[in-house]
Amino acid sequence: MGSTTGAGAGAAAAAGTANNIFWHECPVGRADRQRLLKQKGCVVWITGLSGSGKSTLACTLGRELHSRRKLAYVLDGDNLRHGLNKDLAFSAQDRTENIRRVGEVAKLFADAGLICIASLISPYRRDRDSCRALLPDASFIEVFLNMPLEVCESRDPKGLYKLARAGKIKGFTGIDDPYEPPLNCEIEIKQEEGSCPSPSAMAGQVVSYLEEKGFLED
Ligand SMILES: Nc1ncnc2c1ncn2[C@@H]1O[C@H](COP(=O)(O)OS(=O)(=O)O)[C@@H](OP(=O)(O)O)[C@H]1O
Ligand SMILES: Nc1ncnc2c1ncn2[C@@H]1O[C@H](COP(=O)(O)OP(=O)(O)O)[C@@H](O)[C@H]1O
Repeated sequence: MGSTTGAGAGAAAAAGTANNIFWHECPVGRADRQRLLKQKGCVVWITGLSGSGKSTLACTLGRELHSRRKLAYVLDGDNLRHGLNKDLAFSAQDRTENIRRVGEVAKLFADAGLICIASLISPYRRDRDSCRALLPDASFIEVFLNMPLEVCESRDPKGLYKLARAGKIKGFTGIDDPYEPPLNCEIEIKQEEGSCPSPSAMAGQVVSYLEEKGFLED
């Protein structure tokens, strides 16, 4: 069994199958990169049903941070399934592996000093909690886009709910596959008096949190 030290090494040692691997520490660390960027690396993890507005929030937030000269990067579930995760479908096992991989990538981005915005349905609480456990010092910020299924289904921009209702897609989240809402999220975005906040209001809610917690300064 190889010995490991340093950030993230414990998880690799616990989960890995390879022997004789060693953690190599580099002289420039997370704190140095954060000072350079004048921000703190973190993961903003947006979870919610298909059509709840995850990608819209991710992009609006990314643009807002960019306009404030903060370095952010969006990891969108749909997009990653075109590359890194193209071998995965939507079984419970594949979704778990999808979230695990994105959690690991998000952790690297945060370690690089970036504000990493991950937007995935991520329907299982345990998988999201595993990602949270990868990140240090409260730097995993879970954002629950709590839109009712009826709202998401009425939007249906890709026509997927229609196909799911017609039985042409099996195992569609919210229809015949589960979604487990967070119990301990940092931010919840929901309807106020029957209407959804605008994209910029949703992003504003997240920016206020990041400001308040000091992520937008070094
Ligand atoms: N069966 C099933 N269930 C849910 N979603 C489905 C399914 N099949 C395809 N799609 C499309 O895949 C997008 C979700 O990908 P994710 O990687 O975010 O899903 S997951 O986190 O692994 O559950 C999702 O994108 P969003 O609508 O942006 O959420 C859908 O476009
Ligand atoms: N805050 C909002 N108010 C009104 N419509 C929205 C809002 N956010 C997203 N939408 C619309 O809802 C649909 C689904 O949004 P999207 O961001 O693609 O959701 P998801 O990524 O969760 O599937 C899109 O047509 C989008 O324009």
